[in-house]
Amino acid sequence: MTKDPMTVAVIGTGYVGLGTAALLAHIGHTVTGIDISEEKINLLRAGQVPIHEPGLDDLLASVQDRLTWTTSYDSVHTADVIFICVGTPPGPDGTPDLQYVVSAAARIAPHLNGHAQVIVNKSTVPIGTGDYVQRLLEDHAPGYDHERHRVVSNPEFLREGTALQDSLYPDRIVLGGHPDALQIMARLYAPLIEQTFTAPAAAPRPETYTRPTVVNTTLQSAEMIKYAANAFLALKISFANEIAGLCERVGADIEEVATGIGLDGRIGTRFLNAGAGWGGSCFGKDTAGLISAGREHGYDMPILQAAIDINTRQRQVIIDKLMRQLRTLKGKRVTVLGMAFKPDTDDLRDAPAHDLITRLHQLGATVTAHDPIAMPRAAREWTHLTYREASSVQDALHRADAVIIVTEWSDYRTLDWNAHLKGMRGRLIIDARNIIRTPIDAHVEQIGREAPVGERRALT
Ligand SMILES: NC(=O)c1ccc[n+]([C@@H]2O[C@H](COP(=O)([O-])OP(=O)(O)OC[C@H]3O[C@@H](n4cnc5c(N)ncnc54)[C@H](O)[C@@H]3O)[C@@H](O)[C@H]2O)c1
Ligand SMILES: O=c1ccn([C@@H]2O[C@H](COP(=O)(O)OP(=O)(O)O[C@H]3O[C@H](CO)[C@@H](O)[C@H](O)[C@H]3O)[C@@H](O)[C@H]2O)c(=O)[nH]1
Repeated sequence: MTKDPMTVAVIGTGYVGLGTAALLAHIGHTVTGIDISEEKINLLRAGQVPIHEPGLDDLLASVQDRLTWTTSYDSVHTADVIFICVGTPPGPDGTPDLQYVVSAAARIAPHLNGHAQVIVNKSTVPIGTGDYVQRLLEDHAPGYDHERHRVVSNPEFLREGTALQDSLYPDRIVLGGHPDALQIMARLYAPLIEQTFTAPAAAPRPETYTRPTVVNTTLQSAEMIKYAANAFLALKISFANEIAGLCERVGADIEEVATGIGLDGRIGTRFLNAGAGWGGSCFGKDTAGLISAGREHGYDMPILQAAIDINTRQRQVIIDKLMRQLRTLKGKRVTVLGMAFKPDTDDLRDAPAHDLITRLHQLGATVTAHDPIAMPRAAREWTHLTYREASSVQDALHRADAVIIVTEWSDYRTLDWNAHLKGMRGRLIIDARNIIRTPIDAHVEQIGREAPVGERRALT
């Protein structure tokens, strides 16, 4: 718990804003969460969390005395620190759309007053946006004083599905801006930096964890660190997928190869899982954002473009495997297991399943899909797709000719395949996340490796 409680406003209550509000309230600050969506604010006021993020509901409930939810910006007036956590979706050419950041800045401006207030950009924004927000505040705030109202970049590195662990026990905290403002941020984050808070039941402190490294830098470098980190991670996955394709052709196993290279400390074993390719709201958006920033400066970024191209091809790799076995998809019943872009989230943004359902339908297949959590959301957001939502895994597999495992939910890892296979019409499984570990009575195709086989069975 902090010895120096501050008043904080968090603007935007999506994945990042909610995580930030929960973290700051947990370490002892008083937080107001602000959103333009009345629906979200009403849910939060009623004690409900609008997104699926493991442990977040418990953490928010445990700090409700220090949390207020509102659609009004009035509380910005008394806030010491104001976090901007609004969306920055990609425009048609990949350039991030800053309209939500601009409107948040315009609405913050009238509430700035004589006391020192730090405005923190936590949204992922193009390099130079911190300066832009500073200028917007300067132009729109009657009470603006450049000595007292400083913009800081504090990029967020949480992953959906493990947001609490990532926020409470980060590898690093990146802070860019004027040294005076960074001092205020150091006070705000003191319990996090020193790890003096009590670990919540929803997110225990990992045994080996000590404390984060604080990186104090300029606005521009902090903004660039966020993009470069995501681009590098996306690149790492695309690299694994590219090597996986060659593994299949030469008889090597991508998992053994990934372990073998990753044990070199310079490479690291994490984020080398070959599969259906990356999705989600960040990697596609941020690689495209970086390329568009390069374009603005007449600077090509061929490695990043290749990472995107490999990721696009990876979706087709799955379709190709299916086509090789079934020859045609016309009239075939294909089941997609997993719709969220990764397990433990309901987020459907840029989900591989979206592209696969689209393509399967185009090729004439009748598509059934299942997801343990994301189906209700898909029913609202994927109305442009043609597929049937299954009521259970059993229902999803019933009379299917083939199954594609797209998201590695634990429900699918622990599935009793031999029991479920009985209801299928065919016996083809494209395990695009390499989760099947024991031989089953079906023809299984994995990515970059031979699937475990018992007795080979002819496809019917
Ligand atoms: N989702 C992630 O895992 C993640 C991780 C790191 C960084 N980021 C970055 O953080 C930012 C937010 O991402 P997200 O996934 O939380 O977005 P989100 O779409 O889940 O949430 C954004 C919220 O901002 C609200 N909003 C928009 N304009 C507003 C305004 N003027 N005032 C108040 N509220 C407003 C929206 O209603 C929405 O609730 C993006 O820049 C993203 O790239 C996301
Ligand atoms: O070895 C791997 C690891 C991940 N993925 C895929 O990559 C995507 C992204 O996964 P992950 O990075 O775990 O989730 P995100 O919530 O998108 O988090 C990324 O994007 C966030 C938003 O910027 C950052 O904050 C995080 O640090 C960064 O990991 C998902 O489709 C995964 O299935 C793989 O295919 N192979």
